Amino acid sequence: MLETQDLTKHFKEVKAVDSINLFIERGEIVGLLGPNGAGKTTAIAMIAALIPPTRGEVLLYGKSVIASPAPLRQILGMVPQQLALYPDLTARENLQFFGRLYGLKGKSLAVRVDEVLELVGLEAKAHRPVSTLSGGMQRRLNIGLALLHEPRFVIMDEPTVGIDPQSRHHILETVRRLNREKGMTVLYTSHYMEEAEVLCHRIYIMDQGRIIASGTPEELKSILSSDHTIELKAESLPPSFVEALRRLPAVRSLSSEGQAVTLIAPKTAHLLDDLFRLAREHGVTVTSVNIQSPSLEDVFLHLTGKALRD
Ligand SMILES: Nc1ncnc2c1ncn2[C@@H]1O[C@H](COP(=O)(O)OP(=O)(O)OP(=O)(O)O)[C@@H](O)[C@H]1O
Repeated sequence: MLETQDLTKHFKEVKAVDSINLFIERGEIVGLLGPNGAGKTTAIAMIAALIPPTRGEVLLYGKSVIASPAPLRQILGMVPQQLALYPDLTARENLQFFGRLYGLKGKSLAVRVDEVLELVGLEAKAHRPVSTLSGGMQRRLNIGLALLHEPRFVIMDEPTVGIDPQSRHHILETVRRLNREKGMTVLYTSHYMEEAEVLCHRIYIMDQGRIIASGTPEELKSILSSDHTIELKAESLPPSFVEALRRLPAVRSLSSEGQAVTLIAPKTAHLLDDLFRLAREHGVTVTSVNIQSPSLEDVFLHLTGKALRD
Protein backbone atom coordinates (compact mmCIF):
# COMPACT_ATOMS: atom_id res chain seq x y z
CA MET A 1 0.00 0.00 0.00
CA LEU A 2 2.67 2.47 1.09
CA GLU A 3 6.42 2.45 0.65
CA THR A 4 9.36 4.75 1.14
CA GLN A 5 12.37 4.80 -1.15
CA ASP A 6 15.68 6.15 0.07
CA LEU A 7 13.78 8.53 2.38
CA THR A 8 16.23 10.98 3.93
CA LYS A 9 16.08 14.12 6.08
CA HIS A 10 19.04 16.22 7.09
CA PHE A 11 18.79 19.11 9.55
CA LYS A 12 22.07 20.89 8.74
CA GLU A 13 24.70 18.30 9.72
CA VAL A 14 22.23 16.05 11.62
CA LYS A 15 21.14 13.04 9.55
CA ALA A 16 17.80 12.61 11.33
CA VAL A 17 16.61 10.03 8.76
CA ASP A 18 19.18 8.37 6.56
CA SER A 19 17.95 6.59 3.45
CA ILE A 20 15.18 4.38 4.82
CA ASN A 21 13.18 1.92 2.71
CA LEU A 22 10.09 0.53 4.30
CA PHE A 23 6.78 -0.85 3.11
CA ILE A 24 3.38 -1.25 4.70
CA GLU A 25 0.79 -3.65 3.30
CA ARG A 26 -2.92 -2.92 3.60
CA GLY A 27 -4.31 -4.33 6.88
CA GLU A 28 -0.93 -4.58 8.62
CA ILE A 29 0.12 -3.17 11.98
CA VAL A 30 3.72 -2.11 11.44
CA GLY A 31 5.96 -0.95 14.28
CA LEU A 32 8.74 1.61 13.89
CA LEU A 33 10.89 1.12 16.96
CA GLY A 34 13.87 2.97 18.23
CA PRO A 35 15.25 4.94 21.16
CA ASN A 36 14.63 8.66 21.64
CA GLY A 37 16.25 10.60 18.82
CA ALA A 38 16.38 7.61 16.44
CA GLY A 39 14.44 9.58 13.80
CA LYS A 40 10.98 8.04 14.15
CA THR A 41 9.02 11.30 14.39
CA THR A 42 10.91 12.83 11.47
CA ALA A 43 10.30 9.69 9.37
CA ILE A 44 6.54 9.67 9.96
CA ALA A 45 6.29 13.43 9.41
CA MET A 46 7.74 12.86 5.92
CA ILE A 47 5.50 9.82 5.32
CA ALA A 48 2.45 11.94 6.22
CA ALA A 49 3.72 14.72 3.91
CA LEU A 50 4.00 17.17 6.81
CA ILE A 51 7.65 17.99 6.08
CA PRO A 52 9.53 17.61 2.78
CA PRO A 53 12.36 15.07 2.57
CA THR A 54 15.91 16.11 1.74
CA ARG A 55 15.92 13.15 -0.66
CA GLY A 56 13.80 10.14 -1.49
CA GLU A 57 10.20 9.28 -2.11
CA VAL A 58 6.99 8.17 -0.39
CA LEU A 59 4.61 6.17 -2.59
CA LEU A 60 0.95 5.37 -1.93
CA TYR A 61 -0.21 2.63 -4.29
CA GLY A 62 2.77 3.54 -6.47
CA LYS A 63 2.01 7.28 -6.69
CA SER A 64 4.15 10.01 -5.14
CA VAL A 65 2.75 11.40 -1.89
CA ILE A 66 5.28 14.23 -2.04
CA ALA A 67 4.07 15.40 -5.45
CA SER A 68 0.43 15.02 -4.49
CA PRO A 69 -0.46 14.45 -0.83
CA ALA A 70 -4.27 14.66 -1.20
CA PRO A 71 -4.99 10.92 -1.74
CA LEU A 72 -3.02 10.06 1.41
CA ARG A 73 -4.65 12.83 3.46
CA GLN A 74 -8.08 11.41 2.58
CA ILE A 75 -7.35 8.04 4.14
CA LEU A 76 -4.94 9.11 6.92
CA GLY A 77 -5.54 9.66 10.63
CA MET A 78 -2.55 11.10 12.46
CA VAL A 79 -2.02 10.76 16.21
CA PRO A 80 0.78 13.16 17.15
CA GLN A 81 3.01 12.76 20.20
CA GLN A 82 1.89 16.13 21.52
CA LEU A 83 -1.73 16.46 22.64
CA ALA A 84 -3.82 18.65 20.36
CA LEU A 85 -6.82 19.23 22.65
CA TYR A 86 -8.67 22.27 23.99
CA PRO A 87 -8.30 21.90 27.78
CA ASP A 88 -11.35 24.01 28.70
CA LEU A 89 -13.74 22.18 26.39
CA THR A 90 -15.26 18.86 27.43
CA ALA A 91 -14.22 15.59 25.79
CA ARG A 92 -17.42 15.61 23.72
CA GLU A 93 -17.00 19.27 22.70
CA ASN A 94 -13.45 18.56 21.52
CA LEU A 95 -14.70 15.72 19.33
CA GLN A 96 -17.56 17.87 18.01
CA PHE A 97 -15.17 20.70 17.19
CA PHE A 98 -12.71 18.51 15.28
CA GLY A 99 -15.54 16.55 13.67
CA ARG A 100 -16.87 19.79 12.15
CA LEU A 101 -13.38 20.51 10.82
CA TYR A 102 -13.57 17.15 9.03
CA GLY A 103 -16.89 18.25 7.52
CA LEU A 104 -19.21 16.17 9.72
CA LYS A 105 -22.43 17.78 10.92
CA GLY A 106 -25.91 17.19 12.34
CA LYS A 107 -26.93 13.64 13.13
CA SER A 108 -23.92 11.99 11.51
CA LEU A 109 -21.60 14.13 13.68
CA ALA A 110 -23.53 13.22 16.86
CA VAL A 111 -23.49 9.51 15.99
CA ARG A 112 -19.80 9.51 15.15
CA VAL A 113 -18.87 11.39 18.35
CA ASP A 114 -20.73 8.76 20.41
CA GLU A 115 -19.04 5.93 18.51
CA VAL A 116 -15.57 7.42 19.09
CA LEU A 117 -16.29 8.03 22.80
CA GLU A 118 -17.21 4.36 23.10
CA LEU A 119 -14.18 3.26 21.11
CA VAL A 120 -11.72 5.08 23.36
CA GLY A 121 -13.66 4.20 26.53
CA LEU A 122 -14.58 7.74 27.56
CA GLU A 123 -18.41 7.64 27.45
CA ALA A 124 -18.61 8.24 31.20
CA LYS A 125 -16.22 11.20 31.01
CA ALA A 126 -17.74 12.88 27.95
CA HIS A 127 -19.04 15.87 29.93
CA ARG A 128 -15.76 16.53 31.76
CA PRO A 129 -13.44 19.39 30.73
CA VAL A 130 -10.28 17.89 29.25
CA SER A 131 -8.08 19.59 31.87
CA THR A 132 -9.75 17.44 34.56
CA LEU A 133 -9.02 14.13 32.79
CA SER A 134 -5.97 11.97 33.62
CA GLY A 135 -2.99 12.00 31.24
CA GLY A 136 -3.98 8.56 29.96
CA MET A 137 -7.55 9.67 29.26
CA GLN A 138 -6.30 12.74 27.41
CA ARG A 139 -4.12 10.49 25.23
CA ARG A 140 -7.12 8.29 24.49
CA LEU A 141 -9.13 11.35 23.47
CA ASN A 142 -6.21 12.49 21.29
CA ILE A 143 -6.43 9.14 19.49
CA GLY A 144 -10.21 9.54 19.21
CA LEU A 145 -9.77 12.83 17.33
CA ALA A 146 -7.69 11.08 14.66
CA LEU A 147 -10.36 8.39 14.25
CA LEU A 148 -13.39 10.68 13.77
CA HIS A 149 -13.38 10.52 9.98
CA GLU A 150 -12.91 6.72 9.98
CA PRO A 151 -9.45 6.74 8.42
CA ARG A 152 -8.27 3.55 6.72
CA PHE A 153 -4.64 4.24 7.62
CA VAL A 154 -3.52 5.59 11.00
CA ILE A 155 -0.07 6.75 12.07
CA MET A 156 0.48 6.84 15.83
CA ASP A 157 3.56 8.50 17.32
CA GLU A 158 4.40 6.93 20.69
CA PRO A 159 0.76 6.91 21.86
CA THR A 160 1.49 5.16 25.16
CA VAL A 161 4.42 7.17 26.49
CA GLY A 162 4.16 7.97 30.18
CA ILE A 163 0.63 6.77 30.87
CA ASP A 164 -0.99 4.43 33.38
CA PRO A 165 -1.15 0.66 32.60
CA GLN A 166 -4.95 0.71 32.26
CA SER A 167 -4.95 3.40 29.57
CA ARG A 168 -2.02 1.71 27.83
CA HIS A 169 -3.93 -1.57 27.75
CA HIS A 170 -7.00 0.23 26.44
CA ILE A 171 -5.06 1.90 23.63
CA LEU A 172 -3.44 -1.37 22.52
CA GLU A 173 -6.84 -3.10 22.58
CA THR A 174 -8.39 -0.27 20.53
CA VAL A 175 -5.67 -0.53 17.88
CA ARG A 176 -6.11 -4.32 17.69
CA ARG A 177 -9.88 -4.03 17.45
CA LEU A 178 -9.79 -1.43 14.66
CA ASN A 179 -7.32 -3.55 12.75
CA ARG A 180 -9.31 -6.77 13.20
CA GLU A 181 -12.81 -5.41 12.69
CA LYS A 182 -12.22 -2.60 10.18
CA GLY A 183 -9.01 -3.79 8.53
CA MET A 184 -7.35 -0.53 9.51
CA THR A 185 -3.68 -0.25 8.55
CA VAL A 186 -1.46 1.10 11.33
CA LEU A 187 2.05 2.53 11.51
CA TYR A 188 2.98 2.64 15.17
CA THR A 189 6.12 4.18 16.67
CA SER A 190 7.31 3.19 20.10
CA HIS A 191 10.33 2.60 22.23
CA TYR A 192 8.58 -0.15 24.19
CA MET A 193 9.70 -3.46 22.71
CA GLU A 194 7.28 -5.65 24.63
CA GLU A 195 4.39 -3.52 23.37
CA ALA A 196 5.46 -3.92 19.74
CA GLU A 197 6.01 -7.62 20.25
CA VAL A 198 2.37 -8.23 21.15
CA LEU A 199 0.82 -5.66 18.80
CA CYS A 200 2.74 -5.52 15.53
CA HIS A 201 2.69 -7.92 12.59
CA ARG A 202 6.03 -6.54 11.43
CA ILE A 203 8.65 -4.31 12.98
CA TYR A 204 11.37 -1.98 11.72
CA ILE A 205 14.10 -1.22 14.23
CA MET A 206 15.60 2.24 13.79
CA ASP A 207 18.75 3.68 15.30
CA GLN A 208 20.59 6.90 14.42
CA GLY A 209 18.41 7.55 11.38
CA ARG A 210 18.81 4.11 9.81
CA ILE A 211 16.76 0.93 9.71
CA ILE A 212 19.05 -1.64 11.29
CA ALA A 213 16.72 -4.67 11.25
CA SER A 214 13.21 -5.62 10.18
CA GLY A 215 10.88 -8.59 10.25
CA THR A 216 8.12 -10.22 12.24
CA PRO A 217 8.70 -10.33 16.01
CA GLU A 218 9.57 -14.03 15.63
CA GLU A 219 12.04 -13.37 12.81
CA LEU A 220 13.77 -10.65 14.81
CA LYS A 221 14.03 -12.85 17.86
CA SER A 222 15.55 -15.61 15.76
CA ILE A 223 18.64 -13.37 15.44
CA LEU A 224 19.42 -14.66 18.93
CA SER A 225 17.86 -18.06 18.36
CA SER A 226 21.03 -19.92 19.21
CA ASP A 227 21.11 -18.36 22.70
CA HIS A 228 18.89 -18.64 25.71
CA THR A 229 18.51 -16.95 29.07
CA ILE A 230 18.71 -19.00 32.25
CA GLU A 231 17.42 -17.57 35.50
CA LEU A 232 18.43 -19.43 38.65
CA LYS A 233 17.01 -18.70 42.10
CA ALA A 234 18.51 -20.00 45.33
CA GLU A 235 17.99 -19.63 49.09
CA SER A 236 21.23 -17.66 49.14
CA LEU A 237 23.86 -16.74 46.54
CA PRO A 238 27.41 -16.69 47.94
CA PRO A 239 29.73 -14.48 45.84
CA SER A 240 32.09 -17.42 45.30
CA PHE A 241 29.27 -19.36 43.59
CA VAL A 242 28.37 -16.38 41.35
CA GLU A 243 32.03 -16.00 40.40
CA ALA A 244 32.33 -19.70 39.61
CA LEU A 245 29.29 -19.38 37.30
CA ARG A 246 30.80 -16.34 35.62
CA ARG A 247 33.99 -18.30 34.87
CA LEU A 248 32.13 -21.07 33.02
CA PRO A 249 33.41 -20.79 29.43
CA ALA A 250 29.90 -20.97 27.89
CA VAL A 251 28.53 -18.02 29.90
CA ARG A 252 28.39 -14.92 27.67
CA SER A 253 27.01 -12.55 30.26
CA LEU A 254 25.75 -12.75 33.80
CA SER A 255 23.87 -10.48 36.16
CA SER A 256 22.75 -11.19 39.71
CA GLU A 257 20.23 -9.45 41.90
CA GLY A 258 19.06 -10.58 45.35
CA GLN A 259 18.56 -14.33 45.25
CA ALA A 260 18.46 -14.60 41.46
CA VAL A 261 21.20 -14.88 38.88
CA THR A 262 20.58 -14.53 35.11
CA LEU A 263 22.92 -15.99 32.48
CA ILE A 264 22.95 -15.77 28.69
CA ALA A 265 24.56 -18.74 26.97
CA PRO A 266 24.33 -20.67 23.70
CA LYS A 267 21.61 -23.32 23.75
CA THR A 268 24.14 -25.93 22.75
CA ALA A 269 26.15 -25.42 25.93
CA HIS A 270 24.08 -27.79 28.13
CA LEU A 271 24.83 -25.62 31.12
CA LEU A 272 22.44 -27.21 33.61
CA ASP A 273 24.82 -30.03 34.65
CA ASP A 274 27.49 -27.43 35.46
CA LEU A 275 25.01 -25.22 37.34
CA PHE A 276 23.87 -28.03 39.64
CA ARG A 277 27.42 -29.35 40.14
CA LEU A 278 28.65 -25.89 41.19
CA ALA A 279 25.60 -25.41 43.43
CA ARG A 280 26.44 -28.69 45.24
CA GLU A 281 30.11 -27.73 45.57
CA HIS A 282 29.19 -24.33 47.11
CA GLY A 283 26.42 -25.70 49.35
CA VAL A 284 23.77 -23.66 47.46
CA THR A 285 20.12 -24.79 47.62
CA VAL A 286 18.54 -24.05 44.22
CA THR A 287 14.84 -23.14 44.52
CA SER A 288 14.03 -22.69 40.80
CA VAL A 289 15.56 -22.67 37.33
CA ASN A 290 13.82 -20.92 34.46
CA ILE A 291 14.99 -21.13 30.84
CA GLN A 292 13.65 -18.51 28.41
CA SER A 293 14.05 -17.43 24.81
CA PRO A 294 15.60 -13.98 24.34
CA SER A 295 13.14 -11.08 24.08
CA LEU A 296 13.07 -8.31 21.46
CA GLU A 297 14.67 -6.08 24.07
CA ASP A 298 17.65 -8.52 24.11
CA VAL A 299 17.76 -8.37 20.29
CA PHE A 300 17.94 -4.58 20.34
CA LEU A 301 20.76 -4.72 22.90
CA HIS A 302 22.57 -7.21 20.71
CA LEU A 303 22.20 -5.04 17.57
CA THR A 304 23.04 -1.65 19.03
CA GLY A 305 24.80 -2.28 22.33
CA LYS A 306 22.16 -0.01 23.90
CA ALA A 307 19.00 -0.51 25.92
CA LEU A 308 15.86 0.86 24.29
CA ARG A 309 14.42 2.34 27.42
CA ASP A 310 14.91 5.92 28.61
N1 LIG B 1 13.45 20.54 13.34
C1 LIG B 1 14.63 19.99 13.68
N2 LIG B 1 15.77 20.69 13.59
C2 LIG B 1 16.96 20.15 13.91
N3 LIG B 1 17.12 18.86 14.34
C3 LIG B 1 16.02 18.12 14.46
C4 LIG B 1 14.72 18.62 14.13
N4 LIG B 1 13.80 17.63 14.35
C5 LIG B 1 14.52 16.56 14.79
N5 LIG B 1 15.84 16.84 14.85
C6 LIG B 1 16.91 15.91 15.23
O1 LIG B 1 16.77 14.74 14.45
C7 LIG B 1 17.04 13.57 15.22
C8 LIG B 1 15.84 12.63 15.18
O2 LIG B 1 14.74 13.21 15.92
P1 LIG B 1 13.28 12.57 15.98
O3 LIG B 1 12.42 13.47 16.82
O4 LIG B 1 12.82 12.24 14.63
O5 LIG B 1 13.56 11.22 16.78
P2 LIG B 1 12.54 10.23 17.48
O6 LIG B 1 13.04 8.85 17.20
O7 LIG B 1 11.15 10.53 17.07
O8 LIG B 1 12.74 10.54 19.00
P3 LIG B 1 11.67 10.99 20.09
O9 LIG B 1 11.01 9.75 20.51
O10 LIG B 1 12.54 11.58 21.17
O11 LIG B 1 10.76 11.99 19.44
C9 LIG B 1 17.40 14.05 16.60
O12 LIG B 1 18.81 14.14 16.67
C10 LIG B 1 16.78 15.43 16.66
O13 LIG B 1 17.48 16.25 17.56
